[in-house]
Amino acid sequence: MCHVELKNLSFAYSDQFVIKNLSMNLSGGHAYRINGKNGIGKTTLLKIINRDLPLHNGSMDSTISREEHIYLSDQNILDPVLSAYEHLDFLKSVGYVGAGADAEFEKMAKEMAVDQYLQQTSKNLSLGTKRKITFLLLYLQAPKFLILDEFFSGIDDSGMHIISKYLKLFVSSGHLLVFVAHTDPKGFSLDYENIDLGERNRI
Ligand SMILES: Nc1ncnc2c1ncn2[C@@H]1O[C@H](COP(=O)(O)OP(=O)(O)OP(=O)(O)O)[C@@H](O)[C@H]1O
Repeated sequence: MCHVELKNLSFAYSDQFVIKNLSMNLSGGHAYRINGKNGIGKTTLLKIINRDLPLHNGSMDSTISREEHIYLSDQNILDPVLSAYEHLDFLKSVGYVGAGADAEFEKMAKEMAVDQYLQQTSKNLSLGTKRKITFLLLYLQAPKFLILDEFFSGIDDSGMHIISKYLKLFVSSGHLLVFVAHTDPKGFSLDYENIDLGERNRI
């Protein structure tokens, strides 16, 4: 089972500490929601866990390799001039998804009611449609660790219902999900553990 352990973690931007002496254990087969007020350090923590920012003190032990992580924020990562199918073709060409992923992709797209948009360039798609297609493209890459930072805003209730179905499957397969969401995503039916950063991270 995968596992990430943070021990006495500290991180500062210049000389301003954002995270100090933070310890936590994250285990595969579980979903964790990181909570706390604006500016407390949620995104910073997720970037450290994703190894995009260094630790300034403390340690992080993980059984999950960086290639098995997927980090999604509220920033669009789709190429504006490519369609969903062209993104899928690219992922197949570099071996990030299997050659036979089309059927699963189309099945999931239909469930999320975005199947009619798969041939359109992404710059013409709505925010929620882009988020759903992004989720499909990343889910098909079979990550072991999903880190979602405010990714759910803009997705409608029925889309969230389907996404939570896939996230449940993901977690029940022993994988690890960590997310930040300011508002309770409607239609989200996944069990998760709350981690209050304000309580644990007393700077
Ligand atoms: N690149 C940066 N350089 C300097 N300071 C930064 C940088 N990024 C974030 N900060 C500061 O670090 C603190 C924590 O920011 P962070 O984005 O992690 O908070 P957050 O809890 O995710 O906030 P929010 O809920 O508003 O998204 C804030 O005071 C922020 O201004």
